Amino acid sequence: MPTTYQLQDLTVRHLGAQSASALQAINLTIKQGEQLALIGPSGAGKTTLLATLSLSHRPSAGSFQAFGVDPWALGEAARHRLRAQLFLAPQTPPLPPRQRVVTAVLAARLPQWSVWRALASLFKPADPEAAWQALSRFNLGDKLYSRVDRLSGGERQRCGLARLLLSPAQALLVDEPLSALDPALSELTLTTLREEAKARNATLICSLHQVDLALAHFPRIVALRDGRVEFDLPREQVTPQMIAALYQGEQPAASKPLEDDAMAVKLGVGACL
Ligand SMILES: Nc1ncnc2c1ncn2[C@@H]1O[C@H](COP(=O)(O)OP(=O)(O)OP(=O)(O)O)[C@@H](O)[C@H]1O
Repeated sequence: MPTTYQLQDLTVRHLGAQSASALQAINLTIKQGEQLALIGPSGAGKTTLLATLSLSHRPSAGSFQAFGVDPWALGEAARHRLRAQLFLAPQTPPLPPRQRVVTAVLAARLPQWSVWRALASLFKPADPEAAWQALSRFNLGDKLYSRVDRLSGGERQRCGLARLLLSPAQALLVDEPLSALDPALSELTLTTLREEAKARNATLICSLHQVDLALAHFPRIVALRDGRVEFDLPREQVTPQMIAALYQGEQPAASKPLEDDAMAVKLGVGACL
């Protein structure tokens, strides 16, 4: 199976950051078609890792390959072409406020279109049926012609994910897609993302704060803490103790550490850590 990402001793610093590196000595090999969840407490480095994988951040040290090449050794034009293979869905999608949903979703196809087709689509959407189908998979088909700035937070999030469905990317990078969604929509969203990745044999990497959903949906769990990989395991090998240690010190002061049984129940019934 070809490799989508190969990271060796990867270190990433944010420009101007006073504190330690956001990611330190990360080693990861991710094969094409793999589906994995990134978990870890706030500030662990999940967003930084996804941004690095989408070529938005340049690593400070270590080795980084995407689809078998070092993107940062390529020229600007070649790196731009490589970016078309990657799609990062940020937690808050940057959608132009006055745009219609249909136009915002179809923008995912811009890299494939000529300048003239792209301009024409601003005035008359080129393929509204495709946009509607993508939105419908996230229960949002009725918002096709709504203005983006009239959407709720959760609707905006799903609009950003509908964009992902229309992009031709082979690596789908999704940052906390459930932060504004209710439990039923969270299930639908993860199921849709996984089905889409499977159908096109794309690699799916999704950061999640909902540990129970991460374990229920993803076969591989990569846990980050303080910018380092705490563990990288098949979900069957992730224990309640590992989860408790990962989030130790992150829970409200009043809550006591969970006993094993209580943690197992908590993970089983769908609560969030
Ligand atoms: N633009 C930035 N400039 C400087 N430091 C940053 C920047 N963005 C993030 N950081 C720092 O990098 C570290 C990792 O942040 P990151 O956003 O990747 O964590 P995260 O795991 O995604 O957190 P969360 O779950 O809260 O979204 C944190 O210490 C954070 O303060």
